[in-house]
Amino acid sequence: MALSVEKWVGFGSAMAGFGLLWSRMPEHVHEETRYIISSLAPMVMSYFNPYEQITISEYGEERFQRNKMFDAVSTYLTSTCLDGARKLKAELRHNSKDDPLPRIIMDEDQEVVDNFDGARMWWRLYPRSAKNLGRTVISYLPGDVDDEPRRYRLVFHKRHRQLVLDTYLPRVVDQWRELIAKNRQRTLFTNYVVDGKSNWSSVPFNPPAKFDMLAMDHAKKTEILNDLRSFREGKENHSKVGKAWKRGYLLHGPPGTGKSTMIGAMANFLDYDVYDLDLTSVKDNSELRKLFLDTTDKSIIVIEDIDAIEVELTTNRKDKKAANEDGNNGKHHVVVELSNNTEKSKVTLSGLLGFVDGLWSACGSERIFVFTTNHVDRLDPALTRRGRMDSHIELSYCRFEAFKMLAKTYLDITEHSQFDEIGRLLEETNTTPAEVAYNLMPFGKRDSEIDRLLDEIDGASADVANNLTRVKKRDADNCLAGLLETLKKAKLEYATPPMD
Ligand SMILES: Nc1ncnc2c1ncn2[C@@H]1O[C@H](COP(=O)(O)OP(=O)(O)OP(=O)(O)O)[C@@H](O)[C@H]1O
Repeated sequence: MALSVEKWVGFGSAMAGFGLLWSRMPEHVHEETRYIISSLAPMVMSYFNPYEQITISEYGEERFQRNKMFDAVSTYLTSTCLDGARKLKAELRHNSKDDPLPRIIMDEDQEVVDNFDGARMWWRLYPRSAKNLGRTVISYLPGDVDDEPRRYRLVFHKRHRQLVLDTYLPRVVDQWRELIAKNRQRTLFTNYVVDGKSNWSSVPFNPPAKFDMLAMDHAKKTEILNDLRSFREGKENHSKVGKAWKRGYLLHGPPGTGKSTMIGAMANFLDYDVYDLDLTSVKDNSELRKLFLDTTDKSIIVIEDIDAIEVELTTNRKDKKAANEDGNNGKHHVVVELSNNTEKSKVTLSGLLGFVDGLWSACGSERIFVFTTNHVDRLDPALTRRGRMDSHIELSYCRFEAFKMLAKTYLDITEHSQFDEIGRLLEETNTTPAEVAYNLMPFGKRDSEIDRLLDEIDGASADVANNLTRVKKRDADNCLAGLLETLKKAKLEYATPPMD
């Protein structure tokens, strides 16, 4: 008797359903009879059915964490078995400029066959079960079956069981790893709310910032780079001392001193993805947990302007007493007001800290947490204490050394007759690197003129090269003259006492 895979799966389900019905027989049927019949059905089914199956769900049993095996299978099937598929889906990636071809993937309810080492593997992608369809669903799984996530089902002959477990599935994972290493595109994730639930959305991320462009104290920069390098290579050191492989940085300093730029430089240096977490869109601690668990390894999780989030410390100074009375032992709770102000979120500071250095921080590895603030003094000490944030990095106003770095980056010069005066004024005013950089920015006219000259220079005429030097010098003179004006104005404002 030769039955197709689908028929066997159908037969199996029928037998299992039969077993379930028997197991739900009324009380008056003899207990022993019910037990025998309900346990017999699966045995009969497995005796006759030569096929076995493995289900790979998009989320783990607890629905907390994305199942990476699901991603591995998606990638593997897309790269290996699409030829036999009739229902496909096309997606154009966000970075379609770099990758102009649509990505073709398998559609839901499509079956494909993979031949591996003489064994046939049947794969099918089942859609997420729709909610509230008004139908009765009988399931052997605990939990809300209406909410069953998407899943792949692999069916194979039972004589290939060892091949599937020992060789085939590991190969699916290896191939997935190779492909993501090859096509790696750094990604920036941000959280958003749909139907009241938070999710991550992503865009390709190619921050232009590099550490050598960052205008800041040289020794401090070297220290940060060494710190990041030893973190990246520190897997064994962390496990030796029983520490989760993660690190927390607090970047603080006035607006425009390069905090966001530094995050971009960190992502470039480490080749990590960035998760930009907007706490005001997170409903409560359990949503925060889901978002954290959906982040991948080798990533930087950023909470920007943590002081500016509308937080209300329910156990701040005045409420601490009340909290102690209700048995909280003074634990801090940050309550984040949602933007519509009608609903109070229950994201607590202790919930947040649980991911930074509590139990949950051990889930996943190679993660960096970065908090940024313009007002370090306003932060709750629970957040800033040493050990919690491994490193506090202050980004500050632009002084002469930082200015020279910016002049090199923007104007390609290392000296100029105006440097001394600019240096003096920078010491006397609090000018941000952002303001200095703005004054050194090339303008459209200058760009096109230099581009034209650069094109012509291929002809290697000495005149063109001289012209290029002349135009660059003229632009440097103009930019530095503009910067001097700005600094002189700033000095006047700085020196003028505020009016009563
Ligand atoms: N230290 C720096 N080195 C080089 N460029 C800088 C530096 N600081 C600022 N800039 C320039 O200024 C722009 C704005 O800086 P950035 O957004 O990084 O500042 P920030 O400290 O994050 O500001 P905010 O607190 O307002 O978010 C950057 O795009 C960059 O061009």
